[in-house]
Amino acid sequence: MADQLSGGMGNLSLDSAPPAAQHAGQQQPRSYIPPHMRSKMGAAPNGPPANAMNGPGPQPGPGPQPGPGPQSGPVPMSGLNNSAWAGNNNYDARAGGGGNWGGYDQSSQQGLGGRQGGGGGFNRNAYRGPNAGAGGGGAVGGGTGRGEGRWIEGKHVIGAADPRMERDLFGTADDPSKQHTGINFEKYDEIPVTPSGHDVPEPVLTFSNPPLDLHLLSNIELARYKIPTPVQKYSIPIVINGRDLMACAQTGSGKTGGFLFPILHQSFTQGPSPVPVQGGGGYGRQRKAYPTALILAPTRELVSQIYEEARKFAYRSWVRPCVVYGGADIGSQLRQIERGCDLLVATPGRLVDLIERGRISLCSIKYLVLDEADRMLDMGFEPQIRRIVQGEDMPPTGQRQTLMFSATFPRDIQMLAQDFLSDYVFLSVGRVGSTSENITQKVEYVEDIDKRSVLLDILHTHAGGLTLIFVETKRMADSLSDFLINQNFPATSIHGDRTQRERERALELFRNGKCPILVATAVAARGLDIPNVTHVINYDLPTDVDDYVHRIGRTGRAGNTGIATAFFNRGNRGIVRELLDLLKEANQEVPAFLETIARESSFGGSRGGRGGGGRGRGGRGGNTDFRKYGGGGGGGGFGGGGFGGGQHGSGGGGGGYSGGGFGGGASGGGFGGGGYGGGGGGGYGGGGSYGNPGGAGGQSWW
Ligand SMILES: Nc1ncnc2c1ncn2[C@@H]1O[C@H](COP(=O)(O)OP(=O)(O)OP(=O)(O)O)[C@@H](O)[C@H]1O
Repeated sequence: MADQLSGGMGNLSLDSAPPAAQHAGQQQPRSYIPPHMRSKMGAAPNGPPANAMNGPGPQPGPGPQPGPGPQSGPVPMSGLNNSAWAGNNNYDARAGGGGNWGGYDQSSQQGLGGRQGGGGGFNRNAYRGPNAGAGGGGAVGGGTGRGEGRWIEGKHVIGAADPRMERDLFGTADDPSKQHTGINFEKYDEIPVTPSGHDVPEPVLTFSNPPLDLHLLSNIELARYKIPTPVQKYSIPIVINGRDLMACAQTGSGKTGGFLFPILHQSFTQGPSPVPVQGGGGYGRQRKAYPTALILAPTRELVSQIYEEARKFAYRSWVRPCVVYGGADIGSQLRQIERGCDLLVATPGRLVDLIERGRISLCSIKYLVLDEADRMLDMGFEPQIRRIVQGEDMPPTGQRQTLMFSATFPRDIQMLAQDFLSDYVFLSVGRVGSTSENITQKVEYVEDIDKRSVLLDILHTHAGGLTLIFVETKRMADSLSDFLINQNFPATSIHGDRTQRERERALELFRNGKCPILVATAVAARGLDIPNVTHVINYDLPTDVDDYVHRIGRTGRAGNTGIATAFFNRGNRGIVRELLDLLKEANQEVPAFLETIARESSFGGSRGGRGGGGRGRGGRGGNTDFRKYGGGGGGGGFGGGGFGGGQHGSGGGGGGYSGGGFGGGASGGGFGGGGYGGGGGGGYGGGGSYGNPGGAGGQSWW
């Protein structure tokens, strides 16, 4: 089965865009190799990495500063010259064929290193299964690439340092391609943390030994992290103590470390899981991989990012991180898996594909992470998640640890999540679904017809940094980026109909500042950690306020500040009440028109859609663990209308969600009578198009 996220790949033919407006990412002077694939694509064993072959060498380049880079001839630059973008000389979105991205310098990208050290190239016999013992080499780093350790006879043998890999992974102290903590980083500590569940372990206050493994601490130090963020302070002891976890913390507040640190700590101290005997023993080439940790996330870009983070913190250890996602060559992913796959980061569709091919077994999984868990359990992904977690050979709850992370956790999803968790701690950092006060939120009243001109005004007065513009549809992403390019703004776009290569290229050009305006659908809404995104514009507001929370969270990360501007008009009144609550909660200015429209809506003007009352799906009920409040009733939301109809196409004739729904008592949860998912036709999901990149064979909307 192809990865769901690859749905629509290639649909964006060049004919569908006006010739003058071909997207930045579509023009590829050189073939782009994602950072994590580069080392594996080295030309020859013992040879230099692929990207060192044509250039001056593998040193990280000058980074994302707009440099003077080669220009490809004069083009009218009115948009640029009249605006604060004028200094961005590297941009030349439309110059003729080949080589247009002159200044683009692959060597400035991250992650050159990979595992090329030592042996280099692909070695069919290199995969040392967890039982391989000392057979492969013995001494530190022996027999493996530098930067890789081993687990030998019950001991963690740390690999030799690899300065080049180290620089690629961790950057230099002032490296602009890496996220640096901002002035408000310490303020995270002021956010109230509410853990619930029995016997919650005390938080750790520092990165120290004990409890953390010394080698992990040395990698954390290389990453220049000084103190744990609140979610990390709690998640570390919770996971180390063997508990399951559902953690809700604001965007950009370090949830990735929140699951990687304790998992890697445990792995470094306990070693790999044993591999079943029929699994091939572990000597020589092993075609089937038995990862110990599985991290699932919704988009290709996000899994790539998590993988890069995992590489940092697993540096020189025995743990081999791996990444698989759709839309990319499966052959190279298979080869990567053969080289070792202890911590697997995956999108669900590609993982299912690899399981079906018999190349991955989940029987050794000790840790299952759902990042962006509410998304992963939303109607689009849920069937695949169920298949992976319950329909294959993964150990059941109680025999594995399950960790769920997100900035938003609607109550219905919390209830659904019960199926995958056992005796878990619920952790809320701030209110569930709240936004960071590091983001200054502005809402402007803009009619649809005026949006383009207001956008141009904003871009003309923009003062540096990267601007991310969200729209609702792929078509709109294309047409708006075409429009901006025609106005000579350095824009590109990312959405589900662009090929993976185009998506990666667009993101890279945005990241390195060569295309500092990115028009995106919701595919870029979650998880992406791009330094220096100073402005997020919701050109089209989403219909779900949780989506708004994730989108604006692309700025104001790691204690940095940012601005989020939303274009609002009466067409958005479906989320007016929730938006209002959100702004007030985050101490933001509330424009008078929003109050007025909210009042109008409460007199029956709402368009229906999701859940009518309450917040999001069934009301989020504040900073809450739903177990405290029981199911049903209470917080408004479920029942009475709920999901039916709505523009996301959920539910069919059967009348949507609710329908007897969640009843369950305070601790039991449970889904009551009819309700959820209801096979035959009613209820939630039912092949509708919401959210699922592909759904049950459908097309994604993002
Ligand atoms: N303890 C720490 N000290 C300094 N920086 C940190 C720390 N933990 C994480 N960061 C940095 O903060 C940034 C945001 O972290 P991360 O991407 O994990 O956020 P998140 O909570 O998962 O966000 P989202 O909800 O958008 O997925 C990253 O650049 C990361 O390197």
